[in-house]
Amino acid sequence: MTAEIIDGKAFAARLRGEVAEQVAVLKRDHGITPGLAVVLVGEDPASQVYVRNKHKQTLEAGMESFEHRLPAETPEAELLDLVGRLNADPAVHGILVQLPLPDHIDAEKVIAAIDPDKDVDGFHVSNVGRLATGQAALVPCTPLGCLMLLRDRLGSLSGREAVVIGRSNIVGKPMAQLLLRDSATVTIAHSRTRDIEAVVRRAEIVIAAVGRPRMVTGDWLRPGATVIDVGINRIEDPEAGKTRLVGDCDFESCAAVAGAITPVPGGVGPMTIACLLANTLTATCRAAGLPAAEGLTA
Ligand SMILES: NC(=O)C1=CN([C@@H]2O[C@H](COP(=O)(O)OP(=O)(O)OC[C@H]3O[C@@H](n4cnc5c(N)ncnc54)[C@H](OP(=O)(O)O)[C@@H]3O)[C@@H](O)[C@H]2O)C=CC1
Ligand SMILES: Nc1nc(=O)c2c([nH]1)NC[C@@H]1CN(c3ccc(C(=O)N[C@@H](CCC(=O)O)C(=O)O)cc3)C=[N+]21
Repeated sequence: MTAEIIDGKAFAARLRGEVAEQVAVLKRDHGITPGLAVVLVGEDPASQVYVRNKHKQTLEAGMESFEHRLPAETPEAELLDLVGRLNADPAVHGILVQLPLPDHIDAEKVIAAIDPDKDVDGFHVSNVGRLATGQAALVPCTPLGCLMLLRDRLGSLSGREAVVIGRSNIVGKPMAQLLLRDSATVTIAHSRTRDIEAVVRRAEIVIAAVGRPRMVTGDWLRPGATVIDVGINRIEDPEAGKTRLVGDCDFESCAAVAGAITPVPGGVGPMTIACLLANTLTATCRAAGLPAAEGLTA
Protein backbone atom coordinates (compact mmCIF):
# COMPACT_ATOMS: atom_id res chain seq x y z
CA MET A 1 0.00 0.00 0.00
CA THR A 2 1.19 3.48 -0.71
CA ALA A 3 -0.28 6.21 1.43
CA GLU A 4 -2.08 9.24 0.10
CA ILE A 5 -0.05 12.32 0.95
CA ILE A 6 -2.13 14.87 2.81
CA ASP A 7 -1.30 18.27 1.33
CA GLY A 8 -1.36 20.55 4.37
CA LYS A 9 0.18 23.36 2.40
CA ALA A 10 -2.68 23.43 -0.13
CA PHE A 11 -5.32 22.98 2.59
CA ALA A 12 -3.78 25.86 4.56
CA ALA A 13 -3.80 28.10 1.48
CA ARG A 14 -7.53 27.44 1.00
CA LEU A 15 -8.20 28.11 4.67
CA ARG A 16 -6.31 31.41 4.51
CA GLY A 17 -8.42 32.29 1.46
CA GLU A 18 -11.62 31.70 3.45
CA VAL A 19 -10.27 33.79 6.32
CA ALA A 20 -9.43 36.60 3.89
CA GLU A 21 -12.99 36.54 2.49
CA GLN A 22 -14.47 36.81 5.98
CA VAL A 23 -12.07 39.60 6.88
CA ALA A 24 -13.25 41.51 3.81
CA VAL A 25 -16.88 41.06 4.91
CA LEU A 26 -16.09 42.27 8.45
CA LYS A 27 -14.42 45.37 7.05
CA ARG A 28 -17.20 46.10 4.55
CA ASP A 29 -20.22 45.44 6.78
CA HIS A 30 -18.90 46.39 10.20
CA GLY A 31 -15.84 48.57 9.63
CA ILE A 32 -13.70 46.22 11.73
CA THR A 33 -10.17 45.14 10.78
CA PRO A 34 -8.89 42.17 12.81
CA GLY A 35 -5.48 42.82 14.40
CA LEU A 36 -2.91 40.25 15.51
CA ALA A 37 0.00 41.13 17.81
CA VAL A 38 3.00 38.79 17.82
CA VAL A 39 5.66 39.17 20.50
CA LEU A 40 9.11 37.68 20.01
CA VAL A 41 11.68 37.84 22.81
CA GLY A 42 15.23 37.05 21.76
CA GLU A 43 16.71 35.92 18.47
CA ASP A 44 16.02 32.20 18.12
CA PRO A 45 16.53 31.67 14.34
CA ALA A 46 13.61 29.19 13.93
CA SER A 47 11.27 31.54 15.81
CA GLN A 48 12.32 34.40 13.56
CA VAL A 49 11.30 32.39 10.49
CA TYR A 50 7.87 31.60 11.98
CA VAL A 51 7.27 35.16 13.08
CA ARG A 52 8.17 36.48 9.62
CA ASN A 53 5.77 33.99 7.98
CA LYS A 54 3.00 34.89 10.41
CA HIS A 55 3.46 38.60 9.72
CA LYS A 56 3.35 38.12 5.95
CA GLN A 57 0.31 35.85 5.98
CA THR A 58 -1.55 38.10 8.44
CA LEU A 59 -1.20 41.02 6.04
CA GLU A 60 -2.16 38.84 3.05
CA ALA A 61 -5.41 37.94 4.83
CA GLY A 62 -6.22 41.65 5.11
CA MET A 63 -5.57 41.84 8.84
CA GLU A 64 -3.39 44.24 10.76
CA SER A 65 -0.14 42.81 12.09
CA PHE A 66 1.64 44.28 15.10
CA GLU A 67 5.12 42.88 15.62
CA HIS A 68 6.97 43.40 18.88
CA ARG A 69 10.59 42.24 18.90
CA LEU A 70 12.24 42.51 22.28
CA PRO A 71 15.86 41.78 23.21
CA ALA A 72 16.62 38.43 24.91
CA GLU A 73 17.46 40.19 28.17
CA THR A 74 14.09 41.97 28.46
CA PRO A 75 12.93 41.76 32.09
CA GLU A 76 9.81 39.72 32.77
CA ALA A 77 8.04 42.77 34.18
CA GLU A 78 8.54 44.63 30.90
CA LEU A 79 7.01 41.77 28.89
CA LEU A 80 4.05 41.61 31.30
CA ASP A 81 3.63 45.33 30.87
CA LEU A 82 3.53 44.98 27.08
CA VAL A 83 0.93 42.19 27.35
CA GLY A 84 -1.16 44.48 29.54
CA ARG A 85 -1.05 47.24 26.93
CA LEU A 86 -2.00 44.80 24.14
CA ASN A 87 -4.91 43.54 26.28
CA ALA A 88 -6.16 47.12 26.55
CA ASP A 89 -5.65 48.03 22.87
CA PRO A 90 -8.96 47.78 20.96
CA ALA A 91 -7.11 47.42 17.62
CA VAL A 92 -5.55 44.17 18.88
CA HIS A 93 -7.90 41.18 18.75
CA GLY A 94 -5.30 38.43 19.05
CA ILE A 95 -2.07 38.16 21.05
CA LEU A 96 0.64 35.53 20.53
CA VAL A 97 3.81 35.42 22.59
CA GLN A 98 6.25 33.19 20.76
CA LEU A 99 7.56 30.26 22.80
CA PRO A 100 10.04 29.25 24.08
CA LEU A 101 10.84 32.33 26.17
CA PRO A 102 14.29 33.00 27.68
CA ASP A 103 14.96 31.14 30.96
CA HIS A 104 14.58 34.19 33.22
CA ILE A 105 10.96 34.65 32.10
CA ASP A 106 8.18 32.50 33.55
CA ALA A 107 6.12 31.48 30.50
CA GLU A 108 3.17 30.41 32.67
CA LYS A 109 2.98 33.87 34.21
CA VAL A 110 3.07 35.51 30.78
CA ILE A 111 0.33 33.26 29.36
CA ALA A 112 -1.80 33.91 32.45
CA ALA A 113 -1.49 37.66 31.81
CA ILE A 114 -3.03 37.45 28.32
CA ASP A 115 -6.75 38.27 28.07
CA PRO A 116 -8.31 34.82 27.40
CA ASP A 117 -10.54 36.35 24.73
CA LYS A 118 -7.41 37.51 22.85
CA ASP A 119 -5.45 34.31 23.52
CA VAL A 120 -5.29 33.05 19.91
CA ASP A 121 -2.80 30.32 20.93
CA GLY A 122 -5.44 28.87 23.27
CA PHE A 123 -2.83 28.37 26.00
CA HIS A 124 -4.53 30.33 28.83
CA VAL A 125 -6.06 28.07 31.54
CA SER A 126 -9.46 29.61 30.81
CA ASN A 127 -9.32 28.35 27.23
CA VAL A 128 -7.88 24.99 28.33
CA GLY A 129 -10.81 24.64 30.75
CA ARG A 130 -13.38 25.81 28.21
CA LEU A 131 -12.14 23.25 25.68
CA ALA A 132 -12.18 20.49 28.29
CA THR A 133 -15.74 21.32 29.35
CA GLY A 134 -17.15 21.86 25.86
CA GLN A 135 -17.57 25.65 26.02
CA ALA A 136 -16.66 28.08 23.23
CA ALA A 137 -12.87 28.30 23.51
CA LEU A 138 -9.95 29.54 21.49
CA VAL A 139 -8.34 26.22 20.55
CA PRO A 140 -4.53 25.76 20.13
CA CYS A 141 -3.61 26.24 16.46
CA THR A 142 -1.58 23.09 15.79
CA PRO A 143 -4.16 20.60 17.14
CA LEU A 144 -6.94 22.57 15.43
CA GLY A 145 -5.09 22.24 12.12
CA CYS A 146 -4.63 18.50 12.68
CA LEU A 147 -8.35 18.12 13.44
CA MET A 148 -9.32 19.91 10.23
CA LEU A 149 -7.09 17.60 8.17
CA LEU A 150 -8.55 14.53 9.88
CA ARG A 151 -12.17 15.61 9.41
CA ASP A 152 -11.46 16.42 5.78
CA ARG A 153 -10.09 12.97 5.11
CA LEU A 154 -12.21 10.78 7.40
CA GLY A 155 -15.47 12.67 7.82
CA SER A 156 -16.83 11.67 11.21
CA LEU A 157 -14.23 10.66 13.81
CA SER A 158 -16.89 9.12 16.04
CA GLY A 159 -15.85 5.79 17.52
CA ARG A 160 -12.48 5.76 15.79
CA GLU A 161 -9.37 4.54 17.62
CA ALA A 162 -6.94 7.46 17.94
CA VAL A 163 -3.50 7.43 19.54
CA VAL A 164 -1.78 10.73 20.34
CA ILE A 165 1.94 10.36 21.00
CA GLY A 166 3.04 13.23 23.27
CA ARG A 167 1.27 14.97 26.16
CA SER A 168 2.49 18.55 26.00
CA ASN A 169 0.15 21.41 26.88
CA ILE A 170 0.57 22.92 23.42
CA VAL A 171 0.00 19.86 21.21
CA GLY A 172 -0.66 16.45 22.77
CA LYS A 173 -3.21 17.29 25.48
CA PRO A 174 -5.38 19.70 23.45
CA MET A 175 -5.22 17.29 20.49
CA ALA A 176 -6.59 14.53 22.70
CA GLN A 177 -9.37 16.86 23.94
CA LEU A 178 -10.42 17.73 20.39
CA LEU A 179 -10.49 14.08 19.32
CA LEU A 180 -12.52 13.22 22.41
CA ARG A 181 -14.97 16.00 21.64
CA ASP A 182 -15.43 14.41 18.20
CA SER A 183 -16.18 11.12 20.00
CA ALA A 184 -13.01 9.28 19.00
CA THR A 185 -11.66 6.67 21.42
CA VAL A 186 -8.48 8.39 22.55
CA THR A 187 -5.24 7.02 23.98
CA ILE A 188 -2.36 9.31 24.93
CA ALA A 189 1.10 7.72 24.75
CA HIS A 190 4.23 9.32 26.20
CA SER A 191 7.76 8.58 27.33
CA ARG A 192 6.58 6.22 30.10
CA THR A 193 4.20 4.23 27.92
CA ARG A 194 5.03 0.52 27.90
CA ASP A 195 5.17 -1.26 24.54
CA ILE A 196 4.33 1.91 22.65
CA GLU A 197 4.49 0.13 19.31
CA ALA A 198 1.62 -2.16 20.29
CA VAL A 199 -0.39 0.84 21.50
CA VAL A 200 0.18 2.73 18.25
CA ARG A 201 -0.65 -0.36 16.17
CA ARG A 202 -4.25 -0.26 17.46
CA ALA A 203 -4.83 3.17 16.00
CA GLU A 204 -6.79 4.17 12.91
CA ILE A 205 -5.56 7.70 13.64
CA VAL A 206 -1.98 8.40 14.79
CA ILE A 207 -0.86 11.87 15.84
CA ALA A 208 2.90 12.05 16.46
CA ALA A 209 3.95 15.08 18.56
CA VAL A 210 7.15 13.94 20.21
CA GLY A 211 10.12 15.94 18.96
CA ARG A 212 12.18 12.84 18.10
CA PRO A 213 13.25 12.64 14.47
CA ARG A 214 11.68 9.67 12.61
CA MET A 215 10.81 7.77 15.80
CA VAL A 216 7.62 6.19 14.43
CA THR A 217 8.40 3.60 11.77
CA GLY A 218 6.07 1.74 9.39
CA ASP A 219 6.11 -1.45 11.46
CA TRP A 220 4.37 0.47 14.31
CA LEU A 221 1.33 1.18 12.16
CA ARG A 222 -1.95 -0.56 11.52
CA PRO A 223 -2.28 -0.86 7.73
CA GLY A 224 -4.39 1.96 6.34
CA ALA A 225 -3.99 4.24 9.37
CA THR A 226 -4.17 8.01 8.94
CA VAL A 227 -0.91 9.50 10.23
CA ILE A 228 -0.54 13.15 11.22
CA ASP A 229 3.10 14.06 11.80
CA VAL A 230 3.42 17.19 13.96
CA GLY A 231 7.18 16.90 14.51
CA ILE A 232 9.49 19.60 13.19
CA ASN A 233 13.07 18.42 13.67
CA ARG A 234 16.08 19.98 12.01
CA ILE A 235 18.73 17.33 11.32
CA GLU A 236 22.12 17.23 9.61
CA ASP A 237 21.95 15.91 6.06
CA PRO A 238 25.47 14.77 5.22
CA GLU A 239 24.55 14.07 1.58
CA ALA A 240 23.34 17.61 0.96
CA GLY A 241 25.99 19.00 3.33
CA LYS A 242 23.42 21.07 5.24
CA THR A 243 20.43 20.69 7.56
CA ARG A 244 16.88 19.73 6.66
CA LEU A 245 13.51 19.24 8.37
CA VAL A 246 12.11 15.82 9.24
CA GLY A 247 9.06 14.81 11.24
CA ASP A 248 8.57 12.44 14.16
CA CYS A 249 7.61 9.73 11.65
CA ASP A 250 9.94 7.91 9.30
CA PHE A 251 8.15 9.05 6.17
CA GLU A 252 9.28 6.33 3.76
CA SER A 253 8.45 3.31 5.91
CA CYS A 254 5.24 4.88 7.28
CA ALA A 255 3.97 5.82 3.81
CA ALA A 256 4.33 2.16 2.78
CA VAL A 257 1.83 1.06 5.47
CA ALA A 258 -0.41 4.08 6.21
CA GLY A 259 -3.56 4.97 4.28
CA ALA A 260 -2.65 8.66 4.41
CA ILE A 261 0.16 10.71 5.92
CA THR A 262 1.17 14.34 6.27
CA PRO A 263 4.64 15.28 5.00
CA VAL A 264 7.20 17.46 6.81
CA PRO A 265 7.55 20.17 5.66
CA GLY A 266 4.24 20.95 3.94
CA GLY A 267 1.90 19.18 6.37
CA VAL A 268 0.88 20.42 9.80
CA GLY A 269 3.24 23.44 9.90
CA PRO A 270 1.38 25.59 7.35
CA MET A 271 -1.94 24.60 9.00
CA THR A 272 -0.71 26.02 12.31
CA ILE A 273 -0.29 29.50 10.85
CA ALA A 274 -3.58 29.32 8.90
CA CYS A 275 -5.38 28.36 12.13
CA LEU A 276 -3.73 31.26 13.93
CA LEU A 277 -5.36 33.58 11.40
CA ALA A 278 -8.67 31.70 11.77
CA ASN A 279 -8.47 32.10 15.55
CA THR A 280 -7.76 35.82 15.20
CA LEU A 281 -10.87 36.16 13.04
CA THR A 282 -12.90 34.15 15.58
CA ALA A 283 -11.65 36.34 18.45
CA THR A 284 -12.54 39.48 16.48
CA CYS A 285 -16.07 38.27 15.73
CA ARG A 286 -16.71 37.28 19.34
CA ALA A 287 -15.39 40.63 20.61
CA ALA A 288 -17.86 42.38 18.30
CA GLY A 289 -20.75 40.15 19.37
CA LEU A 290 -20.93 38.60 15.89
CA PRO A 291 -21.22 34.87 15.16
CA ALA A 292 -17.86 33.21 14.42
CA ALA A 293 -17.44 32.10 10.80
CA GLU A 294 -18.42 28.48 10.26
CA GLY A 295 -15.72 25.94 9.41
CA LEU A 296 -12.99 28.08 10.94
CA THR A 297 -13.51 26.94 14.53
CA ALA A 298 -13.38 23.46 16.03
N1 LIG B 1 3.97 21.81 13.18
C1 LIG B 1 3.79 22.70 14.13
O1 LIG B 1 3.14 23.69 13.91
C2 LIG B 1 4.35 22.47 15.47
C3 LIG B 1 5.27 21.49 15.64
N2 LIG B 1 5.77 21.19 16.87
C4 LIG B 1 6.71 20.07 16.94
O2 LIG B 1 6.03 18.96 17.53
C5 LIG B 1 6.94 18.19 18.32
C6 LIG B 1 6.39 18.09 19.73
O3 LIG B 1 6.30 19.37 20.30
P1 LIG B 1 5.88 19.62 21.83
O4 LIG B 1 4.61 18.93 22.11
O5 LIG B 1 5.99 21.06 22.06
O6 LIG B 1 7.09 18.85 22.56
P2 LIG B 1 7.38 18.55 24.09
O7 LIG B 1 8.83 18.29 24.18
O8 LIG B 1 6.75 19.57 24.96
O9 LIG B 1 6.60 17.17 24.35
C7 LIG B 1 7.04 15.98 23.78
C8 LIG B 1 6.20 14.83 24.27
O10 LIG B 1 6.70 13.64 23.68
C9 LIG B 1 6.88 12.66 24.68
N3 LIG B 1 8.04 11.82 24.38
C10 LIG B 1 9.35 12.16 24.38
N4 LIG B 1 10.11 11.10 24.06
C11 LIG B 1 9.28 10.07 23.86
C12 LIG B 1 9.46 8.70 23.52
N5 LIG B 1 10.68 8.20 23.31
N6 LIG B 1 8.38 7.92 23.41
C13 LIG B 1 7.14 8.42 23.62
N7 LIG B 1 6.90 9.70 23.92
C14 LIG B 1 7.95 10.52 24.06
C15 LIG B 1 7.11 13.40 25.97
O11 LIG B 1 6.69 12.56 27.01
P3 LIG B 1 6.82 12.97 28.59
O12 LIG B 1 5.71 13.93 28.82
O13 LIG B 1 6.63 11.67 29.27
O14 LIG B 1 8.17 13.57 28.74
C16 LIG B 1 6.23 14.63 25.78
O15 LIG B 1 4.92 14.41 26.26
C17 LIG B 1 8.28 18.90 18.18
O16 LIG B 1 8.99 18.29 17.12
C18 LIG B 1 7.90 20.32 17.82
O17 LIG B 1 8.92 20.97 17.09
C19 LIG B 1 5.32 21.86 17.98
C20 LIG B 1 4.41 22.86 17.87
C21 LIG B 1 3.88 23.28 16.60
N1 LIG C 1 3.23 30.84 21.10
C1 LIG C 1 3.58 29.98 20.16
N2 LIG C 1 2.64 29.50 19.31
C2 LIG C 1 2.99 28.62 18.33
O1 LIG C 1 2.12 28.15 17.55
C3 LIG C 1 4.36 28.21 18.23
C4 LIG C 1 5.28 28.74 19.14
N3 LIG C 1 4.87 29.61 20.09
N4 LIG C 1 6.58 28.36 19.09
C5 LIG C 1 7.07 27.46 18.07
C6 LIG C 1 6.00 26.52 17.57
C7 LIG C 1 6.31 25.90 16.22
N5 LIG C 1 5.35 26.45 15.30
C8 LIG C 1 5.37 26.27 13.92
C9 LIG C 1 4.65 27.06 13.05
C10 LIG C 1 4.74 26.91 11.68
C11 LIG C 1 5.58 25.97 11.13
C12 LIG C 1 5.71 25.88 9.65
O2 LIG C 1 5.15 26.67 8.91
N6 LIG C 1 6.50 24.91 9.13
C13 LIG C 1 6.76 24.73 7.72
C14 LIG C 1 8.27 24.78 7.44
C15 LIG C 1 8.95 26.02 7.91
C16 LIG C 1 10.47 25.95 7.74
O3 LIG C 1 10.90 25.69 6.60
O4 LIG C 1 11.19 26.12 8.74
C17 LIG C 1 6.28 23.36 7.28
O5 LIG C 1 6.18 22.47 8.13
O6 LIG C 1 6.02 23.19 6.09
C18 LIG C 1 6.28 25.15 11.98
C19 LIG C 1 6.18 25.29 13.36
C20 LIG C 1 4.51 27.28 15.97
N7 LIG C 1 4.80 27.32 17.27
